[in-house]
Amino acid sequence: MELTNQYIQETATAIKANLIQVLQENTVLAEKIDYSNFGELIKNIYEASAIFLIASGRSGFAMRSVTMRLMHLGLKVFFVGETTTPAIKSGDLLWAASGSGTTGTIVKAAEKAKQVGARVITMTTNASSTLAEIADVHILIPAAEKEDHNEAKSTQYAGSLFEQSVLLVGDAVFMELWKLDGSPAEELWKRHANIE
Ligand SMILES: O=P(O)(O)OC[C@H]1O[C@](O)(CO)[C@@H](O)[C@@H]1O
Repeated sequence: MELTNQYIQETATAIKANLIQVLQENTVLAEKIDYSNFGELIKNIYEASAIFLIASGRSGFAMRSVTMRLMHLGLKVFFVGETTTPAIKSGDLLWAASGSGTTGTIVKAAEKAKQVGARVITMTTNASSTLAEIADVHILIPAAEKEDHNEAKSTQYAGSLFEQSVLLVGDAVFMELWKLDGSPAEELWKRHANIE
């Protein structure tokens, strides 16, 4: 496709419209999420000896961001797959996100966590997926799964809406945990990496 001067001039409007579409899809999704199990998520985070987060691909980038925020709160937290992440054990929590709920590494991680007696909380788009069924607690995020091309759910490519929601839900959970913690932002910031 040739990029005409007219197209270049109209691009700003098009990108703005796309961004508004992305934000609207997230607003619609926010009304549809099953919030009933968030109390359990907070309780399990509070009670866990250590918290392990896992997700793959773009969902993984979002979960890494959530891991950082839990670190800012002073929690003992690890992202699964980093070379320094230790063994999960009884009394720990695995918090897993997978749009499809079938990604092999995440299902295996959840099985391992259950096997050692850790708690498992999952976020998926499908309550009957393998991952949702392994979970002690499942949070349904009814976004489009990456191979679901139903435009009524999302006009964005693949699992983008789910991947965005992982970050947004994670930030919403962090805000609640921070409120409970009560420390000022300056205190949390002292924990932020001073070599980066
Ligand atoms: O969220 P799922 O279904 O576990 O998929 C994991 C990831 O796989 C990808 O399709 C490719 O990395 C990402 O878009 C997605 O976040």
